[in-house]
Amino acid sequence: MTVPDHVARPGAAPAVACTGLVVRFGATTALDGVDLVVRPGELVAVTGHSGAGKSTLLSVVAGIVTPDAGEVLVDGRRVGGVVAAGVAEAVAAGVALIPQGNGLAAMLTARENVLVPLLARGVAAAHAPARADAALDAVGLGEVFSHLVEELSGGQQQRVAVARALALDCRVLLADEPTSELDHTNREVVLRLLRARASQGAAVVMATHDPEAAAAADRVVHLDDGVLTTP
Ligand SMILES: Nc1ncnc2c1ncn2[C@@H]1O[C@H](COP(=O)(O)OP(=O)(O)OP(=O)(O)O)[C@@H](O)[C@H]1O
Repeated sequence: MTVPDHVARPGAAPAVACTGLVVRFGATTALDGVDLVVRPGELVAVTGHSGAGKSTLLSVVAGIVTPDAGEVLVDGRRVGGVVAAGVAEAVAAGVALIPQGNGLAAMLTARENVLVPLLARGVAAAHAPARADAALDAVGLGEVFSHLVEELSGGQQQRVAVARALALDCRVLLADEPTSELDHTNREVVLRLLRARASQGAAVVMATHDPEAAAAADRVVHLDDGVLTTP
């Protein structure tokens, strides 16, 4: 799909610029010289077989994994260059992550899970609850915001994780398999919300095995054993 100029702004400075990323886990090379540029307004899908390196790529951009070589710039700021500082750098640069397996606190309510990162990022306590509720409403979970996460279905939990990231004012949204637990209707809801966030000017990078999700992207890039190709 061609990205409309007014959305992707081809001349705009990259929101994410990965250059020569190499990540090794022991004998495994998870990323092998990955170059990727994502501009504000783009929704990019990263496909590839299980173990191809998709989550590793998102984790490097999120500052969770420090690359063995190469660098990530978010809005021109280096992320993950210093061990253990990466996550703080990514957060400061406006990166939000929907992690694979959702990463929610099971003993907190859906609403508390969305609230905590808002408060941690400095949103005023007077405004944060309304923002959390609006995000949960957007993913169709307004009725269960006071339920503990452990009481929710897998698909509901995944939508809480989506709401948690969408509630943040992010410039870069990383979504790791954000539709893997969802039925058709909820998949469409989540894909529409990711698209809307891109239309508002964020760069959205989504790792996915889901052909429907990949088809909704402006651009698909493919990872094959840590090497990025464009299909
Ligand atoms: N923390 C880790 N320690 C050791 N090996 C790891 C670690 N994280 C990932 N790997 C390895 O790196 C490779 C890439 O894994 P990654 O999770 O990035 O793949 P993926 O494409 O996201 O897979 P999936 O689609 O199954 O989620 C795999 O061989 C995996 O076993």
